Amino acid sequence: MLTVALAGKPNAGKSTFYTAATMADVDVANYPFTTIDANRGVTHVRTECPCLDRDERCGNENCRDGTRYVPIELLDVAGLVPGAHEGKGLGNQFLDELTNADAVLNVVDASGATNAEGDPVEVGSHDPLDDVDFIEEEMDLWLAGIVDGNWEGVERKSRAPDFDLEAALSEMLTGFGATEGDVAAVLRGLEYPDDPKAWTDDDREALARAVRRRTKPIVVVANKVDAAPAGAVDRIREGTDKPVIPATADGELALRRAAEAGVVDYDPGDESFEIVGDVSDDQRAGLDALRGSMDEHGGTGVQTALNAAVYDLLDRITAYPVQDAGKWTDGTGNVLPDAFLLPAGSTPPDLAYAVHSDIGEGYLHAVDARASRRIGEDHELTEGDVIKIVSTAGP
Ligand SMILES: Nc1nc2c(ncn2[C@@H]2O[C@H](COP(=O)(O)OP(=O)(O)OP(=O)(O)O)[C@@H](O)[C@H]2O)c(=O)[nH]1
Repeated sequence: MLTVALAGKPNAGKSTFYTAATMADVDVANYPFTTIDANRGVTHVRTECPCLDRDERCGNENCRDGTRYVPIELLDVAGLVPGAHEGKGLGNQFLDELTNADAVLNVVDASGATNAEGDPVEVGSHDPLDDVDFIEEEMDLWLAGIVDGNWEGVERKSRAPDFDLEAALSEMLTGFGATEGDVAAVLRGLEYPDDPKAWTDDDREALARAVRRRTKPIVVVANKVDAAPAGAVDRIREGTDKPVIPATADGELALRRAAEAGVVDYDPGDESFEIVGDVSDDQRAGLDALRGSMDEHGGTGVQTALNAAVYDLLDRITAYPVQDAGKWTDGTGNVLPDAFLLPAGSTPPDLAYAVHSDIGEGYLHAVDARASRRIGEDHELTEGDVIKIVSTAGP
């Protein structure tokens, strides 16, 4: 499963975001909710379910009236402070948790009401742009430390006659989520000596920064937008080249709780909500204020941030394997039972391997269920494709 990690300084709102995003919505997620451990849970990206193109909605537990929620893993990394890569505030330990992340949501306090250590200060007195930069810097220097620590091993390998720098670096960085392709692409963009012994600290740092940028892309979540001074989000956008998503994690949590209690009609990622139950005057005032913020920013931003990480930064598409190309079902009649988030450009054999390595190895051909026609193994899948895979290993 894809893993997205929440990182940020203390008090930025990571735990609130995490709690909201991993909350099992009774309406949407009527299935066993998996908490992997205290800070690792399941959340979803939101997309259109292919069943919208059929007469009836599919009724899948992850489909809400044609809105499909596709599971991903969410990791809540405890607050990082400047100097974390040197171990400040247990930072090394926390940074190590990012090893498995495919993308990072850098949660910043857009209201500027907490300083670099996360202590409360007057609203607007801390520049959120500092927080955007420091998380990236800590991640880069953390990886640089790992590269430094492993360099002797690379030097040792370089004595072998068949030494291959690209292969040695790929081996070192594979645990960090870098493929050989990533390492090759990064090396193409760098200037460096052929002999690892001639590499300087700067060479290693440049490698670490480039690998980090490629393998842990960052979305900036401008949180607490409900309490932020006017123009705060624009200022953050002007100061960074990363996508910036205005958000109110608090607001999302309130809405999910209210939806669970049956007092509002809200699905994660909706741009607004409706009050459908009894609420006190105080609650109504709070919800009205939240509605104002959502109207301004197109929702609470929690779902938008998750979707931005997966569909924009990681460039994924959703593909739906089925066994019956006519009914779009699996062997037991479930309609559109599974959804896979594949890299854009994936082909039917890639989907087969994602389903199971045996299915991939026994791949024979595929059928585009929507068009009812066979597709070649080089055919590029697109968002929402429903595909029947025929495999010697298949049922
Ligand atoms: N106004 C406002 N406050 C928020 C929002 N999200 C979180 N907060 C508040 O910010 C404070 C810190 O939130 P947490 O979620 O505990 O922050 P954290 O980043 O997990 O902090 P650490 O666990 O210390 O790393 C809490 O009082 C939250 O209620 C928001 O969208 N708007």
